[in-house]
This record gives sequence, structure tokens and C-alpha cells, in this order.
Amino acid sequence: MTLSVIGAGAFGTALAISLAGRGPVCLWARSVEQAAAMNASRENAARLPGHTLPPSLTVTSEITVAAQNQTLLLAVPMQKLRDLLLDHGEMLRGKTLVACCKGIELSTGLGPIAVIADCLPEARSALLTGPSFAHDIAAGLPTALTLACADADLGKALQQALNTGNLRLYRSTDTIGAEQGGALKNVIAIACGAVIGAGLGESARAALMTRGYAEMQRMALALGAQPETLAGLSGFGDMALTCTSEGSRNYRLGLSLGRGVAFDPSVTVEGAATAHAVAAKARDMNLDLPITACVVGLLDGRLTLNAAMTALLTRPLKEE
Ligand SMILES: NC(=O)C1=CN([C@@H]2O[C@H](COP(=O)(O)OP(=O)(O)OC[C@H]3O[C@@H](n4cnc5c(N)ncnc54)[C@H](O)[C@@H]3O)[C@@H](O)[C@H]2O)C=CC1
Ligand SMILES: O=C(CO)COP(=O)(O)O
Repeated sequence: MTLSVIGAGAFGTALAISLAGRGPVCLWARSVEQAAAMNASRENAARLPGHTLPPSLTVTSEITVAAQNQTLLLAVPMQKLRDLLLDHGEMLRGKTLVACCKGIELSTGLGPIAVIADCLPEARSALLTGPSFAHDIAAGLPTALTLACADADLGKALQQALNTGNLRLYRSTDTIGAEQGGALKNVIAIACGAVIGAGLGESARAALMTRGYAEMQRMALALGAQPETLAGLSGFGDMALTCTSEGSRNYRLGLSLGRGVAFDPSVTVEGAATAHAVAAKARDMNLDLPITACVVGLLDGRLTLNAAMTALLTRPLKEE
């Protein structure tokens, strides 16, 4: 299987480095300058400094070159996925597209697989998601991810093609569960960061993770996900990583909210838009997601952290 990675951010570059250990990989950067700089320095200094690009990895800014390969990994932020698909629809039509983003589209409430189906119905799609920091993958450290694909045979082929020495892939046909787990855990990570940032303690964080997981299940199962998927790498696994590590940008945004300090708006934080998308969807579906609602209130500046904690602690007492 010949491979291209579309999007030369931290994650796209890390995946390309790992996959290049198996054979030639083409990495597409949208700017000519970035592609030239990466080819010259053999590093992605802007997004993933300190990791050398192997010789079998070529960087290009020509989508026609990247689209010569049949299987394309799409590693752009969730809110940019539709633009990418529409901008390059002619080139991507009929390809196998593996979404590598985590989130829910704000304008539609759709996850990555559904956005691909909406924009390019002829494309074959899959999702690669789970607990993994880009710098861990690029450093060759062990990671395990979920490869979700509704077409079981294609899923098996992709699992074989994308598994590398340090990247172990488990497959699933539950694309809804994988999409929802990867998206919703980022919202809970923001909440956990806020609690730690405000000095409310690790017991409070454990409570938020557990009740946050209950919220993730409530939404995902209502959409048709399987509970085992939520309990796997793409759900529980990624929540555990992102809610406990300062390596996570979502968690770091939460820390800033809890400490009352500014956060660099240029950093990709998927959970912010996703929290708003999920809260709107929960209203439409008549689902109660109190932690998500508090995260939205914090992000919008409508709620202080103390008010959010009071709102959560004074909810009616109920069975677990
Ligand atoms: N960084 C990480 O450790 C991990 C990231 N992810 C996911 O990967 C996705 C991408 O994140 P990162 O690579 O970390 O972000 P990043 O901020 O490092 O890079 C994003 C890249 O997307 C490109 N881009 C933005 N808009 C675009 C458009 N309209 N067309 C084409 N390219 C566009 C940017 O130029 C940039 O190269 C996110 O959904 C994230 O949740 C998943 C697992 C790990
Ligand atoms: O999804 C990730 C780890 O699995 C990356 O987390 P952040 O996007 O919060 O940095």
C-alpha cells in the first residue's frame, strides 16, 4: 500500500516518520515555504522540533504529488477537515482516506468519518485514533491506537499497512464509538486541567474523569456506539492519557483556565470547538452532559471555576 500523509503538523509529521520506517511516505504541507524548509533541514522545526525526517520521507506542497498514492492519512484539525476535502475534492475522490483528527465539527455536529462521507461519498474512509502524543510516536516509543473502519476487509488491510514497529494497531468496525471517544475525551481533559490548575486536587480530577466517562458513554451510546469501544484505546485509553498529562494541549488549556492565565490561541485545542458542538447536540438529543456544559461556560467566560464546581456539586443526588 503506498501512503501519503496530508497535513504536516505535529501528528502528521510523527505518523509519517513512523510509517517511513516501513517504506516510502509522502508528507503534504500546505505551504511551499514549509515543505522547502522541512526538506532542507530534515526536521519540522515549527510543529515537531527535535525529530529527524528519515530519507524515505518526502515532503511536498503539491497535492497532485501526494494524491498519487491510494491511501491518504488526513492529519489536519477537525474544524479544517471539510475545507481540505472541498479544496482538493478532485484529487481525493475515490481514495482511501484515513482521518487522524479528533473532534466534532462545530457547524454540523458531525465527526470525521461523517464529514468525509458528506463531502466525498465515493471515498473509502477509516479513522486512526487513540492515546498517543506526536513526540512519543516520532521518538519511536511504544504506542497503541484504534483503526476503525466500517468495512471489515478494508480495516484489516489498513491495520496491516499502518502498523509499525512502535505503533501497534487494534481494529474495530465501530466508527461511531471511535469518533465519539476521541472527540469527547478532549472536553473532559479541559475540565481536568481546570480543576488541577485551580488547585482543587487529584481526588476532584478522578471524580471528573469518572463522571466525564459516564458523559462520554451517554452521548456515544445514544448515537449507536458500542460500549466496548468506549472502554478501549479510543475512549478510556485516550481519556486516561489526556486528562493526566501536561503533554496534552487540551489539558494545558484547562490548566490556564484554572489558573486564570492567558493561553496561546494559535495552539490546536480540539476540545474547545468540540465542547460547543457536543453541548448543542446534547440539547437537541435531550441528553444531560453537565461537565461539558460547565466547560462551555468556562470557555465562554460565562462561568467561574468556583461557580462551575458549585453547579456540579449541588446537582440532585442520584445512583452512580
Ligand atoms: N499532536 C498530537 O500529539 C496528536 C494530535 N492528534 C490529532 O491530530 C489532528 C491534528 O493535530 P496536530 O497535528 O497536533 O496539529 P498542529 O497544530 O500541529 O498541525 C495542524 C496542521 O494542519 C494544517 N492545516 C490547518 N488548516 C488546514 C487546511 N485548511 N488545509 C490543510 N492543512 C491545514 C496546518 O498547516 C498544520 O500543519 C488533531 O485533530 C489532533 O487532535 C491526534 C493524536 C495526537
Ligand atoms: O490526542 C492526543 C493524545 O492522544 C493529543 O492530545 P492534545 O490534542 O490534547 O495535545
